[in-house]
Amino acid sequence: MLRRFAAVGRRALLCGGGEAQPSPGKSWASSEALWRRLQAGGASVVPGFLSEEEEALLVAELEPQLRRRRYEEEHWDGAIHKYRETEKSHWSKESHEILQRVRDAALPPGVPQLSQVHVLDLAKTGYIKPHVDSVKFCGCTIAGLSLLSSSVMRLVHEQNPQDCLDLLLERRSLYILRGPARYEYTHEILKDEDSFFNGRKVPRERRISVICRNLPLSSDPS
Ligand SMILES: O=C(O)CCC(=O)C(=O)O
Ligand SMILES: [Fe+2]
Ligand SMILES: [Mn+2]
Repeated sequence: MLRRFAAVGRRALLCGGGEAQPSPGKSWASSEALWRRLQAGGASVVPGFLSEEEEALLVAELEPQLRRRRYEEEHWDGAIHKYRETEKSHWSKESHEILQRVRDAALPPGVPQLSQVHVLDLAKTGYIKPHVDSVKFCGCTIAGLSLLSSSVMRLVHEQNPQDCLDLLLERRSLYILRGPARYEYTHEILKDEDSFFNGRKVPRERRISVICRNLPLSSDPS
C-alpha cells in the first residue's frame, strides 16, 4: 500500500497568506522567524535544485507509467484528491544520478532509506489535505522534488495551529522536511484557488512530485 500517513481531519487555520511579508524576493517562507526555527531543525527548500533538462528527463521517464493510470478522486485515507501515484525502484542511469543527488543532499548519512521512490501526480485540480506522514512507514526525513508546477506547501503545528507558515515550492525545487517540520507540523499542498504566496497567485498546474524518504527507526518519536 502506498499511503504512509495519518490524515488530520481539521482544516488548517488560514495562515501566512498576504499578511506576514518576508523581505522581498529573499525568502521561500511566509514567516521568517518560524522558518528559521524549522530550518535549524533540518527543514529546507532549495529552489532550482533541478535544471530544466533534468526535469524533462524525469518527466519523460515517468509519463508512460503514469499515463496508464487514471486520476483518482480521493485516496482511501481522504488526504489526497485528484491524483495518481506509483512507487518506482528502477530508474534510468541518468535519473538514478539525479535521485542520488537528492539522497546525498537531503537524507542524513547512515540512516536506512526507502529504496522505492514515491511518485505523486496531482491534477491541476488536485490537492493534499493536512497530514503528518506516518511514523510507521516513514523515518526522519521527507525529500521532495516538484516537477511541472510550482505550489504552496502549508505547515501547521498540530498542537498550536496559529503556529503556521507557507512555503513556496517552485517548479524544480527540492524541499526537505525533517525535525519539527516533519513530526510536529502537518503539511499540505494548497488547491489552485487557495494557491497564494505573500498575496501573489501561484498558479497550480498539473504537478508531479518525486519523493525520497528514510525508513523509520525504532528510536523515531511516535
Ligand atoms: O507531493 C508532495 O510533495 C507531498 C506528498 C505528501 O505529502 C505525501 O505523499 O505524503
Ligand atoms: Fe504525506
Ligand atoms: Mn508528505
